[in-house]
Amino acid sequence: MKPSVILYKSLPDDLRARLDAHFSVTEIKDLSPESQQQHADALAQAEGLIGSGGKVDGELLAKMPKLRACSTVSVGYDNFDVEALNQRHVLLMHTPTVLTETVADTMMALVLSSARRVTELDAWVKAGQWNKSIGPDKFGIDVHHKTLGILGMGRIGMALAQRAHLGFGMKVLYNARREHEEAQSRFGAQRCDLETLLKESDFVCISLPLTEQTHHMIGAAQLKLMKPSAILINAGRGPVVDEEALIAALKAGILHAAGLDVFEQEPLTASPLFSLPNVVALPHIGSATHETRYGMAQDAVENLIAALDGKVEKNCVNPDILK
Ligand SMILES: NC(=O)C1=CN([C@@H]2O[C@H](COP(=O)(O)OP(=O)(O)OC[C@H]3O[C@@H](n4cnc5c(N)ncnc54)[C@H](OP(=O)(O)O)[C@@H]3O)[C@@H](O)[C@H]2O)C=CC1
Ligand SMILES: O=CC(=O)O
Repeated sequence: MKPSVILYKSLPDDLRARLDAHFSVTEIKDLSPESQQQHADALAQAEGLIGSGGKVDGELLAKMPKLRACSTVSVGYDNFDVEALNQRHVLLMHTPTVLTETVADTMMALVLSSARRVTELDAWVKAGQWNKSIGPDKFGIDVHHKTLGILGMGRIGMALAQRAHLGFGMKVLYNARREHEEAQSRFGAQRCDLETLLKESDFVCISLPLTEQTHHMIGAAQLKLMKPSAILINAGRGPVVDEEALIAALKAGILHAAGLDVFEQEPLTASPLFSLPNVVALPHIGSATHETRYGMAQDAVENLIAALDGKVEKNCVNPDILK
């Protein structure tokens, strides 16, 4: 008999067929309490869980006594209680690598659009306000040859450093828990403490995961250290930045602009950020291209098959539980 799995995200037809070939699949809308109640029997039988978004915590695990593996269609896994999974010996699989370059492209797009006021001026032109040559009040600031600071020199940080240094001739600073030799040798990236990075960067770019240590790592005190001409880019996770402090800093001119792909609350339908012209706001599209989202879904399906077949070789968050 095929193992039962719960799918809580729709998949392209060919990937769904691959999942069906290996498993008996119950597709549910999401992991909300209503869905959990409605599909209690399927949850109780499931050995695998695949999808994205929604909390996977001890409460859900208690409803899934047969669960052996979770596969998230994302690289970030802050919505999973890894400790609770470890206690139950449930594998957690994710999708690093496949999305790295696309997310770095998104971050560079945020750097360029916030520095050159692309979205603000696009709206201005489309509102029919371009009736004479523009003056300095519409000028932006240069990106090339400036200093770009990266918080989190992991896979995405490295891909951003490559674009910034080799593409735009930028000086790269970074802050991470350990030294990244390759970033230094390939992109001349200099490791520094958070304070130095904030004081010296023209662009502060966040590609950090959300953890207890990174929660509100950037608050009012850190924003004050930034140059008034500096721009903050966040494509890591919203709660890494204290959003209320960011709004206050932008309103007070403590920093020049912000480019945000992630927010403390998502989806976000109303925010003081929306009325600030110097904010570029995106709906968490870091990896959202057709090619990359397909690749992520494909990796997630293969990850679940490998995990439930006992053939895990990569993409596992908690491989130690196999020892
Ligand atoms: N906006 C979007 O759509 C997307 C957002 N993301 C976000 O980007 C994050 C990063 O992805 P990825 O680059 O693949 O992950 P990696 O694990 O490769 O990189 C994470 C980096 O963060 C650093 N880091 C972690 N904790 C700390 C800390 N307390 N202080 C300083 N540095 C720290 C790590 O440091 P060290 O090297 O020292 O270990 C590492 O360099 C994801 O976790 C996710 O939240 C990812 C994809 C899409
Ligand atoms: O935010 C997206 C991810 O893959 O993590």
